[in-house]
Amino acid sequence: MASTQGQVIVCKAAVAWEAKKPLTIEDVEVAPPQQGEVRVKISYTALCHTDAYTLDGLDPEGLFPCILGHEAAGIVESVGEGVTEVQPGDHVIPCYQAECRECKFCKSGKTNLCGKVRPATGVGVMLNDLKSRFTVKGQPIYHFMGTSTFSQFTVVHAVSVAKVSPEAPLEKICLLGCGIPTGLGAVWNTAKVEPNSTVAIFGLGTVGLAVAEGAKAAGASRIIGIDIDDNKASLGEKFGVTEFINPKHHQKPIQEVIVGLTDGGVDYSFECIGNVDIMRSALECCHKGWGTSVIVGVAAAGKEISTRPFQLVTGRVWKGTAFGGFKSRTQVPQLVDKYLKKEIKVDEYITHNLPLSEINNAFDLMHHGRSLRAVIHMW
Ligand SMILES: NC(=O)C1=CN([C@@H]2O[C@H](COP(=O)(O)OP(=O)(O)OC[C@H]3O[C@@H](n4cnc5c(N)ncnc54)[C@H](OP(=O)(O)O)[C@@H]3O)[C@@H](O)[C@H]2O)C=CC1
Ligand SMILES: N[C@@H](CCC(=O)N[C@@H](CSC=O)C(=O)NCC(=O)O)C(=O)O
Ligand SMILES: [Zn+2]
Ligand SMILES: [Zn+2]
Repeated sequence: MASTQGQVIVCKAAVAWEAKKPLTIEDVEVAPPQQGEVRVKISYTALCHTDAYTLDGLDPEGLFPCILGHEAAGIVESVGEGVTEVQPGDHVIPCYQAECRECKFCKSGKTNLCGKVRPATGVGVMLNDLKSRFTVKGQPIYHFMGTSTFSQFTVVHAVSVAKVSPEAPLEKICLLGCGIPTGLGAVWNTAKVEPNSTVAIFGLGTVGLAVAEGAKAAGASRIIGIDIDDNKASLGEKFGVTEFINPKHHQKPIQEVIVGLTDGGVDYSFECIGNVDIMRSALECCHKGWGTSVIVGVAAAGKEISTRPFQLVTGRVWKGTAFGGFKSRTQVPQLVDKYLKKEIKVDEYITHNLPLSEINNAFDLMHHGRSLRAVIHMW
């Protein structure tokens, strides 16, 4: 096939022109990668709740028109000047959480957050010239989360791309771009759940189920899943949930129910919904003296959390996690290898496979609670 290196590529992408409106499939011009950038042919992308949250106009950083998508896998088409980390033909997973290994954050040893490209990705552009690489009929279209994987080709920063084993099926490992690592890492890296701990998980979507999987692997003795959909009871069991509670079937606040069932509260809780009232419940269902609650869900613009400070004075700990605390470029390839060795689930989270032309149906499935992950086949 003729090389496209250095040329503008015209391809199909799902464009979000404005909040709360369906995406439309457009012919998008994708400029060549500049210094420190990589152009990736996206093979498969999944939808994460965060894409829906931004499309619904709930993200304070949301900019329109944009190309959403951040949970994907593909193959490097070309690289810009100075890029040595990857080369054309490499199999990669774009990583919305970068890892430059040079900035204050990367060198701190205390966080997986990276400061290198975040100021640019937060405003929908590339760091090199603070411009977008996408246009539709000459009109610039914003990037999203530094990934924009709802396009057949995308341009990402080299620090935001993980090279992975070519043995791994791209249509499965696209899920390792966000939801599964977030849940596993929330348990293993952020909370550091110990064997025999008790765990409560609020929201049994992909992220919550991955928390259950991680908690089971960590040796938790009780894993309580809480969801408003009774169908999540049997589904949760497959991922490690040992007890299921539907708050709709209880009169008392859910934290009181959990405290009553666990001799004073759980050792660890995880909020995997993005609802600030549930974040409070998740904190308050933790055991006095040591219980730790991890906020995973992303709350809408303007929302704030609250509790009585006494909850913290008496030893409960409130934390949050981004991408499960995983260092993306270093650890995503390790997660892919774990999948290949059957040490973590991935296939089990895929409930739907759809062509790009049906991407709006994938959003509908998510909104109606009928899917875990829908994988979009880009070609
Ligand atoms: N911090 C991070 O790095 C990341 C955060 N996220 C965030 O994590 C959250 C979960 O993502 P994802 O798993 O993709 O989302 P899903 O929508 O698949 O899962 C959320 C689950 O919570 C359930 N739910 C909704 N309201 C309640 C409630 N009041 N009580 C109990 N359960 C409830 C939903 O049920 P139903 O479907 O019936 O509504 C659904 O099963 C989102 O906020 C997402 O933005 C995602 C990835 C990374
Ligand atoms: N843009 C929002 C916050 C969105 C957010 O919290 N994103 C998560 C990842 S969600 C993935 O599906 C995250 O890791 N944030 C850290 C980051 O550096 O973006 C807002 O402004 O509130
Ligand atoms: Zn996500
Ligand atoms: Zn960095």
